[in-house]
Amino acid sequence: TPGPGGGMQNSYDFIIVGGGTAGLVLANRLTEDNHTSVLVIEAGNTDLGNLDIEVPFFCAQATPFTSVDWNFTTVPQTNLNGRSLAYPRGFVLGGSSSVNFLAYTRGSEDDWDRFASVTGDQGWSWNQILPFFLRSEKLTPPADGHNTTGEIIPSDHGTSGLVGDSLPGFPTPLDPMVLATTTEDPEFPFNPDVNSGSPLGISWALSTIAAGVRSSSATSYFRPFSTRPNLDLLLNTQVTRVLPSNSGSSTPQFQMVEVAQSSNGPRTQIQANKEIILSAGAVKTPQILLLSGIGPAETLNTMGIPIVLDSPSVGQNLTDQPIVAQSWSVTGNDTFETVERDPAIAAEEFAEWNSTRTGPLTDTLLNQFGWLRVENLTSLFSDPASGPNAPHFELLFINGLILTAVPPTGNFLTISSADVSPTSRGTITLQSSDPFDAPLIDPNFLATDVDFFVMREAMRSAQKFVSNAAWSNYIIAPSFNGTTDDELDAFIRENTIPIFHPVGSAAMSAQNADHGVVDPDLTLKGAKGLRIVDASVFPFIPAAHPQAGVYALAERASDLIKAAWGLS
Ligand SMILES: Cc1cc2nc3c(=O)[nH]c(=O)nc-3n(C[C@H](O)[C@H](O)[C@H](O)COP(=O)(O)OP(=O)(O)OC[C@H]3O[C@@H](n4cnc5c(N)ncnc54)[C@H](O)[C@@H]3O)c2cc1C
Repeated sequence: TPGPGGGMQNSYDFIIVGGGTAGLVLANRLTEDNHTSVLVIEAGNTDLGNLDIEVPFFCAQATPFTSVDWNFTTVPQTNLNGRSLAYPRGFVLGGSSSVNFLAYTRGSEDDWDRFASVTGDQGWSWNQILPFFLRSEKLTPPADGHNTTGEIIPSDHGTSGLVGDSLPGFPTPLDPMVLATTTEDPEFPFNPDVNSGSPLGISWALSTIAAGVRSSSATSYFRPFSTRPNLDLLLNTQVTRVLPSNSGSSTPQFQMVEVAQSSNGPRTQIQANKEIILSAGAVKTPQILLLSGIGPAETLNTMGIPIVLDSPSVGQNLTDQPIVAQSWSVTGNDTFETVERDPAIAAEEFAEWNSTRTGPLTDTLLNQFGWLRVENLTSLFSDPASGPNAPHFELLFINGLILTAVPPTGNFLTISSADVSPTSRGTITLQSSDPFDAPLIDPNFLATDVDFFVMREAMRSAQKFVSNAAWSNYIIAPSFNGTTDDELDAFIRENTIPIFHPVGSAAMSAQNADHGVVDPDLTLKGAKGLRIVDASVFPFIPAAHPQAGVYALAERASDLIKAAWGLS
């Protein structure tokens, strides 16, 4: 689908591989300079006309195993009873921002200051990245227009950026109980805004929703600007590898991308006159690098892929957050189950969303969450978090059962517990040299004692949360009542799943570091002409849901690229 500028060109100034979260930020910013031509190549189809993408409450239906999912699964997880887990990634314009659960969190100032210290680039520090968060964000009123005083600190937010976000736009019965707990129990203090750089505490959840509809990189950064004559988009097309123009040279200069639409289909090459930018995400970016001969020599040799650049860190350092849900039966009947059992109520809710963009479907699955530290952890382990202002775990308060079949009777509360500063590291490797085969994805969850310790304590924290007086008339019984280490460990091994936040598989490091894939300016180490801009470059996982950080990363990257090429 070439833009109005005419047919596809044979060459562009910049070729962006992946029209996802980061890719479409770059597409927008680089084409602000009308002398610069950009091609975005996206493997998936358009995001238009898909209600599971548009309607915030339907987010859990968009994936896994749908037409807008890459439909990956992990390798069997050694520490989770050998289970293989669904590992959704957006296969659609907007990438994972089109299919994620919409939570907007920036992480702790300590996360970003750690990025700065490990890369030696103060540009990644909290103080210097904050303007990029603000530049990408447009804080909007919630769908019901309620007064949000006390639920957020508006001055901590951007109001003239592109990605819309808002506080919940429909109340749930949990709201007063969650808030009452913050006044009853000092372990769970209220935090007026988790996006201030200091996320610890319980707070209202901000989501990438504007006027009751999902705001993604496709709806915000791309669609309103898609008629720019210097921006072309190629959908339903995969980049199979990138190629240097000077093969055999010790410093490869990448200039060509090879594309195809099927494993046996014809290969076509398109030239980038200035840069190729990989924005294919933390799973596919390392796969493309490996297929291009950029990676650990040993892996490439095994696969029979000629080595273009020996880069041992490619596909290493994969980091994701494990999450486990506990549920309780409750006295109230205003929970997800009631709607799921009654198609008439579901139809009414949809009609309301469809006509006025109001009602329960304008929200995601949670109105509040908590970001907490395990008090005695540092007496037993060195701190896995980035600093004292960063959480070890997250609690998510959900008004019903999720990701599980609804039983015929009963109403439920779910509290999910996630280890948000994990120390386990996994890998992305190849299972074959066919770009249309999935890579081997091994998040290697819960491979360290401290990660198990945090998960156990995070489950205990959820149990403690609902033991407060605020819940005494609401909770009937827990679905799981284990409390000992052994009982909790068994439950964790059997029930933990990914939160779908992979990062780090093509990490940035300091300019002269002996590890890492890209320099702090996101250019590929040891090469020319190739930059990586997506979640794979984060050296550590922010103790957060990462999309806000990916938007900020891509905003800063666009400034770095514009400066490098003198663009306006
Ligand atoms: C189910 C789910 C729920 C999540 N919930 C949240 C949440 O609530 N809050 C939050 O902050 N984060 C959440 N995340 C994570 C967040 O969405 C991602 O971290 C972020 O969007 C990643 O951005 P990215 O640019 O790195 O990759 P992506 O947005 O995934 O973009 C990569 C793009 O590249 C394309 N691509 C890949 N390979 C090729 C190829 N070879 N050729 C052409 N195109 C290619 C893909 O199709 C995709 O469009 C969730 C993710 C998922 C999957």
